[in-house]
Amino acid sequence: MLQTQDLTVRFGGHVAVNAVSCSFAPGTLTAIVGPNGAGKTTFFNLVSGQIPASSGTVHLNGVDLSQAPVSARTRAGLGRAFQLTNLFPHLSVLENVRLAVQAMRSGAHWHGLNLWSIWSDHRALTERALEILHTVAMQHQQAVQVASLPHGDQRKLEVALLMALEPQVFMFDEPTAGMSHDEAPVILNLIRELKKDKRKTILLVEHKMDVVRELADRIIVLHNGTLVADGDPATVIALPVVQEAYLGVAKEAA
Ligand SMILES: Nc1ncnc2c1ncn2[C@@H]1O[C@H](COP(=O)(O)OP(=O)(O)OP(=O)(O)O)[C@@H](O)[C@H]1O
Repeated sequence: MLQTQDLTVRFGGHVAVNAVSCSFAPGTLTAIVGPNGAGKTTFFNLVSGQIPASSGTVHLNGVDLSQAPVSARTRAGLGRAFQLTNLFPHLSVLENVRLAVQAMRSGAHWHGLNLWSIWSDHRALTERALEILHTVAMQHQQAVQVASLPHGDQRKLEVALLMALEPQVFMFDEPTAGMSHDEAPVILNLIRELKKDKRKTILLVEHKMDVVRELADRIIVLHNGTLVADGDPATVIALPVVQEAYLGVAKEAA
């Protein structure tokens, strides 16, 4: 269970996230919605540790991560997909995923100079990386240099890297932003697949209400940094604050 308690951040005099207390249970996909500037990305930044909170706490499974750096939060099980910033463009697709698998497993054991172990570890890393590439249907692109992949495939690879970290909590911030009409469904399918694993908690910041409606088990609404609504999708979407913020999108999606 991921829990935030009175999570707050101020930038100068501006309170971007204001005392947000919320719990996110495994087996649930929660969409975080709200108008531009509502504090959605900042809330993600506070949970993942990208920026320090002014006050409030973040706990995962009862462990206080409030003061922990990003790396410790990632190891604890908080996984955030970044828009392309985590990719090594000059390495191949397989090398990128293998590095993520290796990062996840590093520190787990130490073999000294046992060359057999190093070799068999390398093989195990490659096998795991290929397994993940298979899940995202990119195994045929394993040798391709990341820089030459189409944008949609780079975004898919981002999800693959996140999967390699085997997080308990998956955080997606507008995962289909900038994607073409053909590319977006691929990412949404991956999220649909992840949802089937009831041990996972998924947080999704998404502007497209048709996507939210389809994927979310629960919606929370941020407005001026404050949590103003929390509930099942049908109830929350019907609220005036959501209708106002998304009227255009909602009409389009209807
Ligand atoms: N590092 C920062 N320094 C100062 N102000 C910031 C910083 N990061 C965010 N803000 C401000 O905090 C508020 C919340 O921004 P945030 O990006 O979290 O909103 P959002 O809901 O994700 O918006 P969008 O839907 O447009 O992505 C905005 O007013 C923004 O200008």
